Amino acid sequence: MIHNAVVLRSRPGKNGHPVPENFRVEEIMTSPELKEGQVLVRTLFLSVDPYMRCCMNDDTGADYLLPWRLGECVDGGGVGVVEASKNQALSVGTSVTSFNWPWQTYNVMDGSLLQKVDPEMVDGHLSYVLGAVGMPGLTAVLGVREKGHVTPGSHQTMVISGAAGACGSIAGQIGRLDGCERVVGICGSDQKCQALVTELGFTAGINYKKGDISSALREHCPTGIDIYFDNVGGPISDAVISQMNPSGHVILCGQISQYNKDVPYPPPLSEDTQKALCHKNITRERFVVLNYMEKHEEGLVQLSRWVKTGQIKVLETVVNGIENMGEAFCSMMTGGNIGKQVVNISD
Ligand SMILES: NC(=O)C1=CN([C@@H]2O[C@H](COP(=O)(O)OP(=O)(O)OC[C@H]3O[C@@H](n4cnc5c(N)ncnc54)[C@H](OP(=O)(O)O)[C@@H]3O)[C@@H](O)[C@H]2O)C=CC1
Ligand SMILES: CCCCCC(=O)/C=C/[C@H]1[C@H](O)CC(=O)[C@@H]1CCCCCCC(=O)O
Repeated sequence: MIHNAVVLRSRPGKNGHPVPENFRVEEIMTSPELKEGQVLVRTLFLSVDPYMRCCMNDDTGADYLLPWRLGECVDGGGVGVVEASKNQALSVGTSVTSFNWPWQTYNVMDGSLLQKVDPEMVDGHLSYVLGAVGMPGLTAVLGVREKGHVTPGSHQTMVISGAAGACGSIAGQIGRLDGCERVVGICGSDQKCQALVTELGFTAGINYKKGDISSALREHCPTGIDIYFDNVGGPISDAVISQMNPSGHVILCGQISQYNKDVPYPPPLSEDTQKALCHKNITRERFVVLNYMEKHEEGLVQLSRWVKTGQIKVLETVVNGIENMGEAFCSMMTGGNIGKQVVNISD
């Protein structure tokens, strides 16, 4: 059968910004003949995520990430449905997911590399498997709970950068559910700030592209900052850390503002920020969701419950068509998304 695949055409280059032209869609031919254990899956949704920027480099800068190879089909989080099966555990019609889903409209895959999805868990929204009830949701809940030290009743203020994105939008809601008194999000537009407050229940939103972040933080965090869920790094994080209270906690989740720079992960901190962390005895521990595999199942059950009961609201930005994967990825890297960015490949 003939179907479509997205391959990496070129790398952004040293300190380069990704462009949709770094990707190319090709027609490929796959034999519909399945070997024992294999399944034919039709792709429903594909995920675009910030770590993929690192996979576009020759050297990803992180030991757990392999570089994508030029001219080859790229992969990431995906969800789809089994259309033909020679695997006893996966019957036709089963919904399945994987972290390593090739960017193709159809895939012949070894069934043992796929995880079954219960559509009930995601209230029928299979795209949530890539977002709120998937890796980004787990990053939020485990990041907050493993590294945040939220103590109900102690009047804590949590700040989240990248707050309107996949991880940030969920992390802020969990901060509120777990008992923070104030939850303040930093993001890149007034529309996003408004969504944080009116739809997601944040205390306030700060648009870092407008005005002075430091004075906005002073206004919205009058008792200082106790917990910082850091998705972006760079000058935004310098400004937040400078207003943190002694013995506070930085959850080092990601540093997207530095991903187009040729530096290892995590990127180096400014001298002032290093001093602030040290003098105020602030912890800043690296958090990687893949290091907590044993807590994923329980985390997904919790996220599913929150989503189904409406305690957590899910925001998504959906683009249609495999030919728009590169566009969707570049848009997400420059703030075009609100909530999780996914691409709908087929219905
Ligand atoms: N540690 C872990 O295990 C994991 C870490 N992560 C990390 O979490 C972070 C968020 O990921 P995810 O939720 O998937 O992505 P998002 O949905 O948040 O999308 C990325 C967002 O980053 C913001 N952004 C882009 N460039 C900049 C910049 N220069 N300065 C400030 N903000 C910027 C944009 O929003 P805006 O409009 O606000 O600029 C954009 O929407 C990333 O750093 C990612 O690497 C993700 C998953 C797992
Ligand atoms: C190098 C910068 C990475 C910054 C942090 C980040 O975004 C991490 C994301 C990973 C998260 O821990 C869970 C994931 O799914 C993300 C990457 C997973 C990649 C697995 C790919 C394994 C492989 O190399 O085949």
